[in-house]
Amino acid sequence: MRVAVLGCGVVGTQVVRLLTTQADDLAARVGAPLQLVGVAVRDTSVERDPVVDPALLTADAEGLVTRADVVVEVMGGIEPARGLILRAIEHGAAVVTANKALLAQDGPTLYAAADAAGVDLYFEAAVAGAIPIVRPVRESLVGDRIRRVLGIVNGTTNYVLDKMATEGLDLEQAVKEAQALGYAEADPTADVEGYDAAAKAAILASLAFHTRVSLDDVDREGITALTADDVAWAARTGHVLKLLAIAERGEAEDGTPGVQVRVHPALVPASHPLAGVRGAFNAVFVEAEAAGELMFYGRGAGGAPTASAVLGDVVSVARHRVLGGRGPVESSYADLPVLPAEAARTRYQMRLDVVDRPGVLAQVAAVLAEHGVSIEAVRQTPVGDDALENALAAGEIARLVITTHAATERALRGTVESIEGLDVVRRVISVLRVEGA
Ligand SMILES: NC(=O)C1=CN([C@@H]2O[C@H](COP(=O)(O)OP(=O)(O)OC[C@H]3O[C@@H](n4cnc5c(N)ncnc54)[C@H](OP(=O)(O)O)[C@@H]3O)[C@@H](O)[C@H]2O)C=CC1
Ligand SMILES: N[C@@H](CC=O)C(=O)O
Repeated sequence: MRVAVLGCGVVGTQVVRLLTTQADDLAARVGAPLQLVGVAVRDTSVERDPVVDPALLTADAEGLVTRADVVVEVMGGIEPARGLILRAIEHGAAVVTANKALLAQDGPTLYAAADAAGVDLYFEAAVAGAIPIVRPVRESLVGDRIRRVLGIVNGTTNYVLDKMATEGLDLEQAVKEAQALGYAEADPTADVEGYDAAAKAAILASLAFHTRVSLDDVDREGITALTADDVAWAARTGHVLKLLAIAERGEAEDGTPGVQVRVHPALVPASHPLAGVRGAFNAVFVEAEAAGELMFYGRGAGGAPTASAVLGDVVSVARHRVLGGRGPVESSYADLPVLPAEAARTRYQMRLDVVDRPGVLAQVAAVLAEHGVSIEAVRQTPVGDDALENALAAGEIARLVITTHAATERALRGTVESIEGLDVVRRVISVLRVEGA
């Protein structure tokens, strides 16, 4: 069985390592030897890890994909990856890819091409690194009805938020560390602005709800607007800040069923299992009607963990070639509408400074009520350590922390706008969603 690897970076190098060092075991599991026939890179003159035989390196990826039975795409980006995958499929090769950006942008074209050619297209490594989550959603739970998928699916941002919370690092320092450890994308903006998590959310939502969800359908917010103060306040109120990806069934205003998919930072109660997901680890909760709640946890980024997921797929598709048969074919048969961001329902925590005098809280509460947002709890917090300390201490300003019951994003946005317009409100410091309570 001829295997070609496209890309020899963080992931590709580890794929080559496993193919080389585990060759005998892999042959036994597949029922045929896996022969690495080439490794495509941009620059063949760059010195590589010694595990990579220099004789296998080639800059001719187009030629390489026509000489393989299984093509592993770990180069990333949209083009030429997309063209190479389609070319490999045309030549009858099975494809394994870790490329979530491409799948979130143009997955259905690739699925359709693989289906038409009768070959496998597998992509376990595209979501949450080493964690088996694509296969469970695509195969194990396909007899059930998934209601919600919620998780931490970006290792870089989880690493960064963890370092900010526990070691007081600033965002930039923590991103540099994540890059050095091989977690970050080639352009870490994809991680910190939430594009990478949004791509993964789109893939999971498409599989879970049998509906076409692309990157543009995902309501996305990254972690760059979060401040050290937000991180510290999260801890003071018994929460941890996490970048979450959420895909769930919902309803439009007229009751039409649909799916809502979003990525944003959220406060997670410190007692919730997601709060304990540290460093570059990922965790995904799946709620299905019959199965109930399931949680998948593990290393979500890095060369070796991701290569493990890639090799799992390589063995699966290679076995199909040896024994006959094919893996699942993707279809968007349910074709549910993707609901706008405003339809999302969640709880919120709002921090604001108000003039400290009788009746102010009632005024703020009235605004929430006007917008149909119900208050779960209000706290007047102890004096903070910022520039307002004197005013707070002198009793001129009160800092309120308001937690709401679940409300729609639309209602919340309207509420915040109205609250900002009250003359007794000095400033709205932050509005954060609360999930997992
Ligand atoms: N890093 C991680 O933790 C994870 C990554 N992924 C995904 O895996 C894929 C690879 O990521 P990663 O290994 O980190 O990326 P890297 O940037 O480390 O490696 C990319 C590799 O692809 C090669 N390459 C890029 N463009 C071309 C091209 N046009 N022609 C030939 N070769 C090319 C590069 O060649 P050269 O070396 O010559 O520059 C390099 O070897 C991406 O899709 C990423 O999203 C998925 C899960 C986790
Ligand atoms: N950059 C990604 C890598 C894995 O998908 C991450 O940080 O999770």
